[in-house]
Amino acid sequence: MKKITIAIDGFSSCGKSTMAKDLAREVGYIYIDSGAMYRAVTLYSIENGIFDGNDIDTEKLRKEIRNIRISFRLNPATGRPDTYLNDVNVENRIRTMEVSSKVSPISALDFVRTEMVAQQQAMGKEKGIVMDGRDIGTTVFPEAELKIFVTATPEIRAQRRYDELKAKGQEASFDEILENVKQRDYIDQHREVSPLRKAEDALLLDNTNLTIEQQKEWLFEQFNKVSGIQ
Ligand SMILES: Nc1ncnc2c1ncn2[C@@H]1O[C@H](COP(=O)(O)OP(=O)(O)OP(=O)(O)O)[C@@H](O)[C@H]1O
Ligand SMILES: Nc1ccn([C@@H]2O[C@H](COP(=O)(O)O)[C@@H](O)[C@H]2O)c(=O)n1
Repeated sequence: MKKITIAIDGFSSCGKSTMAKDLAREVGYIYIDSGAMYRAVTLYSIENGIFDGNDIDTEKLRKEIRNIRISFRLNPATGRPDTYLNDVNVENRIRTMEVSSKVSPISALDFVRTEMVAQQQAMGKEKGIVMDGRDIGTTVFPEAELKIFVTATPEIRAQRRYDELKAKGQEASFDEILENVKQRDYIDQHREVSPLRKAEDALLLDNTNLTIEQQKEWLFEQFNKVSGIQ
């Protein structure tokens, strides 16, 4: 069967990567978490004195962006890809609240997006890829055969993230997570370059009242419909 490109976009913490990873694994496609790439650039900016939370040294970041190499390597223990920044595994460090609270201003910079989009398009040039993010169906792969836009209420998304952090034994505040989710959604939707929005030809999935299993089943149905006619 001919391989296709699958774009899964939507709001923060709504389950995009959970769905995307499951589908990619079962159909033997590459999975790319594009948010991890923006998180890695943010971590680099924090650790290299480019972003202190208030001001971004855009000139320094502009000079260094071409030297920020992001890659993914399968972690045999989890069966999932880990994120590498200049060959160092940063998977855990990019998931902290510090990075979550600083990532949206970094990802709003036009030259950061130009570089990330170029890297993402190179990763998907052979098709057979599931990529999740905010602008995959609108900017990265506007020709994707299957586009999904996922949403859920901010409260349920914050609750899911809170439960996840608690299960990992990490300190978490529901209110802080809810605030972060809302703030990121706002910045992501209102930035000038590639704002978060549903592509006209994307299918809308509100998973507020769906279980992980139910949303997985729904996504598989959509995949089977589209890949069957390619
Ligand atoms: N339908 C669901 N019901 C309950 N929990 C869910 C559901 N879908 C995903 N989750 C859980 O919600 C949390 C967030 O999911 P996930 O990381 O897939 O979201 P995301 O949209 O990729 O987030 P981000 O925007 O931060 O990358 C995870 O703990 C995941 O297991
Ligand atoms: N295609 C994308 C993906 C992500 N972003 C920005 O990165 C942040 C973190 O993404 P997560 O998927 O890990 O939540 C997100 O809030 C966006 O600011 C993006 O701009 N484009």
